[in-house]
Amino acid sequence: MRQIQNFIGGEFVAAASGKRFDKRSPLDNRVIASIAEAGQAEIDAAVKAARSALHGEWGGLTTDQRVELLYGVANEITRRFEDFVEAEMADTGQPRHVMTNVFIPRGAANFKVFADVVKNVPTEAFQMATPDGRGALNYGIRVPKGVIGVVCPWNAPFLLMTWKVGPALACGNTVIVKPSEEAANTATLLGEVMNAVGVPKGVYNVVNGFGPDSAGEFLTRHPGVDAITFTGETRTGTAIMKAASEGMRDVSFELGGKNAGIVFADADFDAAVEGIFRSAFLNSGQVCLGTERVYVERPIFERFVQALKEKAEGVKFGRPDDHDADYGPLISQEHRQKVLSYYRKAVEEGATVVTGGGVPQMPGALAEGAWVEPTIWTGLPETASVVREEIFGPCCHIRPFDSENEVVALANDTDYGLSTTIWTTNLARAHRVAARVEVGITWINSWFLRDLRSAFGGSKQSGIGREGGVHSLEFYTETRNICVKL
Ligand SMILES: NC(=O)c1ccc[n+]([C@@H]2O[C@H](COP(=O)([O-])OP(=O)(O)OC[C@H]3O[C@@H](n4cnc5c(N)ncnc54)[C@H](O)[C@@H]3O)[C@@H](O)[C@H]2O)c1
Ligand SMILES: O=C/C=C/C=C(\O)C(=O)O
Repeated sequence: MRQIQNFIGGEFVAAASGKRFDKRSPLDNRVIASIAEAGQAEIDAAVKAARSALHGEWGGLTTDQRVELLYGVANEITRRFEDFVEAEMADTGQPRHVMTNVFIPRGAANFKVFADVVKNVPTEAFQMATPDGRGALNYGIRVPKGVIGVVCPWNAPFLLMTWKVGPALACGNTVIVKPSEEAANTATLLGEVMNAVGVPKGVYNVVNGFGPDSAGEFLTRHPGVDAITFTGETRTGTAIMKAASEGMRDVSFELGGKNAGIVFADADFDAAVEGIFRSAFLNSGQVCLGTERVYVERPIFERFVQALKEKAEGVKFGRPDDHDADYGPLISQEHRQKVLSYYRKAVEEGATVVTGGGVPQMPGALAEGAWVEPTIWTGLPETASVVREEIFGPCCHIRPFDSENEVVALANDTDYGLSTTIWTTNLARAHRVAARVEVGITWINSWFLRDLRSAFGGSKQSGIGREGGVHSLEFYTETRNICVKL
């Protein structure tokens, strides 16, 4: 069984308290790792190591030297690609192709894109007139914000953690990462990579544990943490924002969603079915950008529901390495209970269950895993729980619409505002509708295509701030203005 430690000041360490907790496999609920639970003492040590690195070798590096190290990290991740794939599959139970094609390649990319940004982004300068006619020059310099607390979720652990660590380090900060209690593997591996590449000790730290009254809360409440970046549920964001307010720390939040998929009758039908299928069921529906509400223009509604049903019923459940498996379990028994509670609630509220709604029969030890069927509902009002609340599982509700204005109103009728996917061959209408849907990111005739230079983040209850390309600089640096009298 894997023993996972904390990573502080370049060393793998247990918790002074001796506390540890188990990680169970999503596939069969077996205990697969024992993880050291960081306490206040470990958080204090991590903050001390991170602060020391800021004022030590790391803080003295030039941008070019930092960039070179980050490219080294990206190259070492690529060299150890299989190790990261295996580690993430162990934590999540997701098929190998999801890891190799979607999630793990983003690890190296998330370091490279921000190394390039900080190497090339200019800062501002203004020439101003003065009464004596000699003028003055104002110029800005960017400085790192300091020690950044990074709190991560379990659904795309490595992608989402490096999406924060990449820009944080590129901007000269140091980080203390608190991975999800369900997915500590790849954050630990990254510690090995940091040491192998020669990133100074204390730049990258990992403290494992839970949220309330554990490492997550100790980290976000620590006065030595200068800013907090978090990805997770909206209600957790509320708790972290309260913690951050003590000491007035800045926050960057990527939160929950209840995303709409919109399919017009003139869409490329097969492409729309494939796109909505991927957006609803990839990673067993555990993708924040995924679709849980589908709106289909009435002329193709019945045909679309039938086509999506057939694809959902065609998935092959299995272990990550089963060659014909393309579909994994949910992350844990606890999360499975949450998703199954919504499956029950949908029926109680009068849904038509087009397909799924239960638990697949799995052979042998897999019968103990966190498996649920991909599920499609129709016939519910917009007030139904499964239409309003984030489920974060392989399920979606489909309803017909009759006009552009109606579907825009339906898509916007939610407290969330993360993403939307729109399918139509009328591109004037696509751009018109995309501009009206109140979300941070909209895909047209596509889904989950990511240009890492673009602004990424949620509106309303889906987040605070934007990350990606130069947008990340606003959170991970502070700009100082210097005025020179000429
Ligand atoms: N917007 C995005 O880009 C994005 C991306 C991925 C996931 N998500 C969201 O994340 C959620 C699923 O992930 P999850 O279940 O791990 O989320 P979660 O909020 O339950 O946990 C996320 C992290 O926060 C920690 N945590 C929990 N309570 C805390 C507290 N009081 N103080 C400090 N830390 C605390 C957890 O230990 C974990 O590491 C979904 O809502 C999904 O929509 C959003
Ligand atoms: O489950 C959510 C996935 C989020 C993806 C990103 O944050 C990204 O692509 O940068």
